Amino acid sequence: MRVSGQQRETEKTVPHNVALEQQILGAVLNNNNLFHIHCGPVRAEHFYEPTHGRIWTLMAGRILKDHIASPVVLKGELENDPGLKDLGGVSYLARLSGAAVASFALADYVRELIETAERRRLLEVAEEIVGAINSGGTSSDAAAAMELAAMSVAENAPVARSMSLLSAHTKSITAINDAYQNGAVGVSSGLRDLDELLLLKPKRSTVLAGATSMGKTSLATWLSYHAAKTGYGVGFVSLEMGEEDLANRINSIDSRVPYQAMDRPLSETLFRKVVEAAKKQEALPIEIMSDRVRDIPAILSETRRLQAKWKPEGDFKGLGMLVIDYLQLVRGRGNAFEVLTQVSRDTKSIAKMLNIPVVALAQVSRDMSKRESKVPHLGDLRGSGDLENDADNVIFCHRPSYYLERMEPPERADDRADWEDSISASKGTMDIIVAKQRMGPLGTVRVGCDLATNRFWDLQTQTEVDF
Ligand SMILES: Nc1ncnc2c1ncn2[C@@H]1O[C@H](COP(=O)(O)OP(=O)(O)OP(=O)(O)O)[C@@H](O)[C@H]1O
Repeated sequence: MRVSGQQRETEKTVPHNVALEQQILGAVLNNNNLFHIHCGPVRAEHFYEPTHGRIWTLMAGRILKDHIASPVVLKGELENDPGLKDLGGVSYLARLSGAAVASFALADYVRELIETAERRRLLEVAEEIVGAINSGGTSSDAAAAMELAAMSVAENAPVARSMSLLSAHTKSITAINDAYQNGAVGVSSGLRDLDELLLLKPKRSTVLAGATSMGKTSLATWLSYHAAKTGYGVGFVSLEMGEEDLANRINSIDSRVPYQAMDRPLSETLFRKVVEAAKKQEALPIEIMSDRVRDIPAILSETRRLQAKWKPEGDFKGLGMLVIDYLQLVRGRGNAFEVLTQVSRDTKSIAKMLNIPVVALAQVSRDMSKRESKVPHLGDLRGSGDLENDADNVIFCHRPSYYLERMEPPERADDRADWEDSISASKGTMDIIVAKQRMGPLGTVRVGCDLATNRFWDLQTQTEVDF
């Protein structure tokens, strides 16, 4: 294969080590146990050669399911891989096996693989920043991009960063003492049962997921409103709706005028209610980020600006939450999967850097609507980057009544009566399913809701929060 001068130049400057990749792949192909012992932090994107990344994904997938991953087994699955054909076809797998590094050296090789990949990524970010600056990007967005890259390099560093047990205890006791002095540390949802299960805590990222029309934006609007009412500033990245639409949604919580009605001419009485609610909400500390804030560096720099602007004072606690509606609409580089992978990691970094909870909305796959049980679970996030792994918490919104109302009414009278009972029992309710919580229990809480006005309440007491 002929390589152009320019290509050779690029190959020289981009950090990579194909031979090292071959040796790692070969070692694991020969002894799958080495995967568990030394390769925990390795991901497909750490490989420079894309075919190596695909081989790794396939191998890791099989080993994690306790299946064998040998050249013979992988042969069938990779037969038609065009990249492998360029490398010489399936016999390349046997060559990898022959190139295996000795097992005692594998840990060092893995460290070098990740280090090289991180250097490559930093270089890409740096090039992007130069490009963005040259095409008129703001200096604060560029600085935010550099900061994010630096943070994620530190986090992914293959060298273990350790802390003595004494320091860890000191940190933890300070946090427990803070919670004792100032009440539970975290933003309340205003829903007692949900608060008992999960509080939105600083440094934690929460993915709020659900199928379309389940009420994700409604719940996020309610959480933002409640946080603002209880003394926290909220940054809201609204990538799906314009500022006015989101303002209408927030307005309807107080005015009780359905936000969808605000698109049409209102009666004088309703108009008055909307104006009164707008006045009442004038001082609510919620900032809706403009539609120029579409990528992670811009989100970080804008959120930083809010944190600097909102100084805690008296009952006001400063910036208390960032909401991103929704993750799949955040821009980034690469294909949709790569963008989401990076965005979910960066979302977690923002929560840690700014010491705030981040609530990020996410759509779950459409395939879910085809299966019989519509109750969402973590598996529904697969294929959405690494959302399931990166997020500290995953919450699903689910409304059984939505599906019951849309199904064919049963023919038998008994079944029909049961169906009608189920609809009336679940009407006006939402199940909030805590499917992952890094530091707490899992469970489902059923709450009352009026999606037309974005209001939520505890079903036990049937009372709405009174501010
Ligand atoms: N006036 C109303 N009466 C009844 N239901 C309403 C009313 N207004 C909105 N809804 C319902 O609220 C749901 C939409 O809520 P929301 O936009 O929060 O959902 P979502 O999960 O964010 O959806 P998407 O993924 O499509 O953005 C829809 O099912 C809609 O039918």
